Amino acid sequence: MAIALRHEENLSHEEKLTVDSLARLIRGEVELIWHRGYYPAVLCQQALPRITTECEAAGYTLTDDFQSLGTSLGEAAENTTNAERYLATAAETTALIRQKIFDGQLSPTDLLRLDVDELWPYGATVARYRGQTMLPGIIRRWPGGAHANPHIDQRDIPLLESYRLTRRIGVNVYLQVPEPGNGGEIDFWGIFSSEAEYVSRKRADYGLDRTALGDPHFSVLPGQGDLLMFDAARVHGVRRVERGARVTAACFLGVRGTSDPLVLFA
Ligand SMILES: O=C(O)CCC(=O)C(=O)O
Ligand SMILES: [Fe+2]
Repeated sequence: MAIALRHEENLSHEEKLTVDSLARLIRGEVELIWHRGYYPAVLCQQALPRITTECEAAGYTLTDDFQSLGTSLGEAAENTTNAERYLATAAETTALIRQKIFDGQLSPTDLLRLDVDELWPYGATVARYRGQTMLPGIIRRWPGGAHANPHIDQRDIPLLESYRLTRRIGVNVYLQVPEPGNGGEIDFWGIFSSEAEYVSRKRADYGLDRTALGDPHFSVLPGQGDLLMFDAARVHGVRRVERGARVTAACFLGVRGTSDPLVLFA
């Protein structure tokens, strides 16, 4: 069955992460922040071989569609075993990313966390669940042939319940992207105003059927080092990588009230 979501011709976007653009994204006044060259290309290049090695060794259980370094909150939301693994492995994933992958250089999600803590008037901190630190950042890799189904990232899940989030902002820093014309774009469709309706449309594995959504409303092929931030209630998916590979460092910003600290998690 076709899924009708309100179609906007162009998503409004800001080109730099600043006090103002962050506040506008948080308030829902702008759709995207697309900040080119946020993370230095030379640091992306240094990390890539180590990411490939670690991703090939890691087991990701939610899907074979792409690889992931660390158990994500999306995976944790599937069942209680995953949720326990998520909390139990967060610290070791962070140490792996910080020490082994970025080798003492500031990782993209650590840099982002410092920036948003300083830019948002009420600060930003890693999310906690019953006193346990959640994962502040994750690395994902799409080898040739990989994609991600269109989906939203839900706020209404047990691990986030105590925060009563009003918005969940997706954050990605692109460490590697395919050459133009070889896929790997992030495609956007409309916003789901009800998570319950989204859940009723979900596939058995994860996300939605691309064919039920029709053509994307908007699509972005980021460059190496680019930062992209968007409301994760907007349906988004990764177009199949035809050639080359795609690597991201990702996290989310959880928004509560307009004068509360942000929480970060992945
Ligand atoms: O890798 C991307 O471009 C988007 C990944 C994603 O689904 C997200 O950040 O929520
Ligand atoms: Fe997502």
